[in-house]
Amino acid sequence: MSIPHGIKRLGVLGAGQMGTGIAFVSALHAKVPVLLHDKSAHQISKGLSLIDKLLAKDVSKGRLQASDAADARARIQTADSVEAMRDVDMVVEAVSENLDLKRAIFREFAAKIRPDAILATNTSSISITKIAGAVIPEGEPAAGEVAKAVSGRVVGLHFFNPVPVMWRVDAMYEYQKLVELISAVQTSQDTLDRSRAFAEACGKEVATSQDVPGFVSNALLMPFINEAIMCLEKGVATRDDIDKTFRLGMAHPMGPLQLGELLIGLDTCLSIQQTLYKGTSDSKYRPSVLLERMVDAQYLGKKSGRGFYEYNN
Ligand SMILES: NC(=O)c1ccc[n+]([C@@H]2O[C@H](COP(=O)([O-])OP(=O)(O)OC[C@H]3O[C@@H](n4cnc5c(N)ncnc54)[C@H](O)[C@@H]3O)[C@@H](O)[C@H]2O)c1
Repeated sequence: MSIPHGIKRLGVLGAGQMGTGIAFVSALHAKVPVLLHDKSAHQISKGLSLIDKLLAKDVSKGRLQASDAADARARIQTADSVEAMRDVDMVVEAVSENLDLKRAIFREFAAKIRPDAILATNTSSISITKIAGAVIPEGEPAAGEVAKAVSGRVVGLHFFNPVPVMWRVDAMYEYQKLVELISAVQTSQDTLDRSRAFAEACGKEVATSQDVPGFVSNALLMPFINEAIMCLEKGVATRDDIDKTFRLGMAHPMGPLQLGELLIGLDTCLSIQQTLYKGTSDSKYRPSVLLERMVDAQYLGKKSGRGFYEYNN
């Protein structure tokens, strides 16, 4: 049985695809006031206008009362620094998929956010244990009480994109309703129980994974997308035929190339694949050269307007 999450205020760091979605479901479904921070003012205004659009669409389709939409929107405020989020009960980090960046951010969280707050990361592949190790103050023994208290608050709470959508296509297929819950070696049971309860309050279902590179979801998915890009690179099949094969032959709602660039972003795909490769030292995970070149060119997919496909809007 889940315990109450006890989150009265939430901080979200990163207003990209994921952070915006997490702020949305937290304010709308969990009814929790949210402080959203990003280093880029442009990303914040893009995120807020997406939230406005999604709420207006739900109201126009009759899925949401206008007053509930207005209440949810009023719960989302912006913060101009991590410092401004110091009183939250939980913070969810959703910045770019980079270990050094995440470790630096978690050190800042541990120093600036109230000492009983849960420190969650939305990472797709990076070790939660490595991130938790970063919050231990210098000179403190890792097995000591101070280290145990602070690193016990770190957890992996992996939402899926697009977070606001809870599609039910038919009785068999239910998409995007998942949150993957990952425990670091150091995570406390209380942090895990409250994080699970919070994800459920956001309208999600929880699956747990061990802290392995990519967790269950991306240890399986990302090699598949990477292999699809290798097939394209080698000329085994065209872009359209690769995607068509999985849509029409394997009952996938979209092909692997579409999935990688429409819902994830090729930069994130590359970072995850690199984490699998480095984390296992297994050559079967080497990233496709074409994937690297697409990221070099900043052809990241929908979020940058071009990937293997073009996006006019
Ligand atoms: N895209 C997906 O399908 C998906 C799914 C699950 C998890 N994730 C994970 O979520 C995280 C974010 O992914 P995304 O797709 O939202 O990326 P994104 O590129 O859309 O957004 C990242 C945001 O982080 C901000 N940022 C970077 N450094 C920052 C800093 N120091 N302080 C404040 N803001 C900073 C950027 O300005 C940007 O707005 C990554 O760890 C990713 O692996 C992504």
